[in-house]
Amino acid sequence: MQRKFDGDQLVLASHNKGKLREISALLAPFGIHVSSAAEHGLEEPEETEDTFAGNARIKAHYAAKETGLPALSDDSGIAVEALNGAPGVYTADWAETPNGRDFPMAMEKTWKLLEEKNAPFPRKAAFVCTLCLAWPDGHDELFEGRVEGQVIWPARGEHGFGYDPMFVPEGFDITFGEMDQDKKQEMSHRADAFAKLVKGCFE
Ligand SMILES: O=P(O)(O)OP(=O)(O)OP(=O)(O)OC[C@H]1O[C@@H](n2cnc3c(O)ncnc32)[C@H](O)[C@@H]1O
Ligand SMILES: [Mg+2]
Repeated sequence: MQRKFDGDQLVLASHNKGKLREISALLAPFGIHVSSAAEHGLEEPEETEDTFAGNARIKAHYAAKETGLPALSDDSGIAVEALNGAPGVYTADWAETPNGRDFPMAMEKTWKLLEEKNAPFPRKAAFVCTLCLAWPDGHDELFEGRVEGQVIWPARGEHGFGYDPMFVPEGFDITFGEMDQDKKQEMSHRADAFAKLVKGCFE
């Protein structure tokens, strides 16, 4: 059977350096020439949907249409159980300030809300990721990944990006910010979604 992805070029439809690093490493074994949205001079489309899949679609289809190449996007975030899944699709928005994104501030805000609610411990959370592979002809494939864990405070660790320093995956006592990044790549929400993408499109 012919595999669904039969090209040799892919645009990564993301402007997030942490994601670009992780997804490029995951793609490395497949011998695909990878370029980024920034290299193509693409703008960041507005993420107007209220689901990960909806926003992943917006980003991938925009990049595929603009470049004429298949494009892979990632829409992700952290869902905290006691906050009814917030910040969820609004994970990046919670970090927005007039001077750019401030993740220490966003993590502290998340923790303060849990304190105000007197939420029980462990304060369960999951990182979730939807990958969208879209082609210039307008068709696409979606893959969802997830990793369960809890949020902790104070945040710990200098590795990774975003909310990594406050997330402890299930079965561990260190945060994604403290974890060796090869280890995060084995077990993250992004790695989980990517494994499904490989099965669905690269095999
Ligand atoms: O939309 P693009 O350009 O891809 O980049 P973005 O940073 O805006 O990405 P999202 O809109 O998907 O928002 C995802 C948010 O969730 C956070 N996030 C996602 N995956 C993460 C991970 O593996 N570790 C830490 N934080 C993560 C990330 O920091 C963002 O604030
Ligand atoms: Mg975004």
